[in-house]
Amino acid sequence: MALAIISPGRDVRLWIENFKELDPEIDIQVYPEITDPEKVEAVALWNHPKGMLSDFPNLKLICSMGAGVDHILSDNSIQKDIPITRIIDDKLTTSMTNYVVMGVLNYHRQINRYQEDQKNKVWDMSNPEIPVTVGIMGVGELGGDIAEKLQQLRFDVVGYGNTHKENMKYPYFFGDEIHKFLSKINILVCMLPLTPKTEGILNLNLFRKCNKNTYLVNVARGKHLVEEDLLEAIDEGYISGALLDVFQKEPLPEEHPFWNKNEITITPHIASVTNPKAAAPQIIENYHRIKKSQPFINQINPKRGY
Ligand SMILES: NC(=O)c1ccc[n+]([C@@H]2O[C@H](COP(=O)([O-])OP(=O)(O)OC[C@H]3O[C@@H](n4cnc5c(N)ncnc54)[C@H](O)[C@@H]3O)[C@@H](O)[C@H]2O)c1
Ligand SMILES: O=C(O)[C@H](O)COP(=O)(O)O
Repeated sequence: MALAIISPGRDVRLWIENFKELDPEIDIQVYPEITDPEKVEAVALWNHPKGMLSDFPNLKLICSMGAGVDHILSDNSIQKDIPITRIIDDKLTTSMTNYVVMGVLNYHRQINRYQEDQKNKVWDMSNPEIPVTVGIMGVGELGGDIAEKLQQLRFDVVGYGNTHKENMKYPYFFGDEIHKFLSKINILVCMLPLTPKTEGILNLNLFRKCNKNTYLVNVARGKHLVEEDLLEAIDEGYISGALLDVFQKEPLPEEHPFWNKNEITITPHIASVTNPKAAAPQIIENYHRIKKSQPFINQINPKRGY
């Protein structure tokens, strides 16, 4: 029995170290040096080469090394009955919440304006705060925590999801109520999983339903955003600017218009990077559950796509 790590281009030494600390006997095989594919019963994946899982005839478990599973489900060759798990972890959640809170505070307290003023030695005390109501699309593990922490900071929060939810601590809309949701907010945070239903959801049609000057924070996936539509929505005044951590193509190509757009702030997919020490125990626990035939933790529903 072996666990294969397939995460091309990333340094996986910390993952190996933590897996071995938790299970000193474990047989770990690391792509591309996988010597015994028939021994592999579980794989830990981050952006694996599509189609390669058919190399493992005894595969029983697929583990995402991050929160998202879109990188796995987009591989049409995977066997539909093999369980897929993902990472749910406090460190990942806190890191994401801190990033979004930073984006909201920077916008609310206009840090860009004061940086510009400082360059020009301008002392302007007028209108020091932009009033904000933050709308969060996708109030799951990450979006739910962002909402809670923003409320603790006394921000008004509105949630949007795809199912009815009871006892929400903030106004919540779902499904075709998107128009109502957008009408209440002036910061839009996308925290959705990437699925066939959410791909391209941040498009001109949606932006034109927003209040004028809505600020966008996209920390979910690049494919949620139709990038040319964002530029158009900024020109039309529906979107005042954006904080973007994820892009259609990563790394963002040098010639991309976002780099030189003053209204857009770019970070290189670092909003919340999985911490191997924090995430390894749940992968090892699931690996051991194969032998014990126990239900896996943090298993996703491939039909839903998250
Ligand atoms: N930028 C980063 O560094 C980074 C880090 C971690 C996660 N992510 C992204 O964040 C995503 C969300 O993570 P999570 O752990 O909160 O996921 P989650 O599954 O816990 O929550 C997703 C929420 O979105 C809702 N949802 C799904 N489809 C919807 C739809 N069509 N319309 C409205 N709501 C819908 C679900 O009901 C759920 O509440 C991940 O899938 C990943 O893509 C990005
Ligand atoms: O870099 C990572 O590990 C990821 O960004 C973490 O979460 P994700 O898998 O959902 O993006």
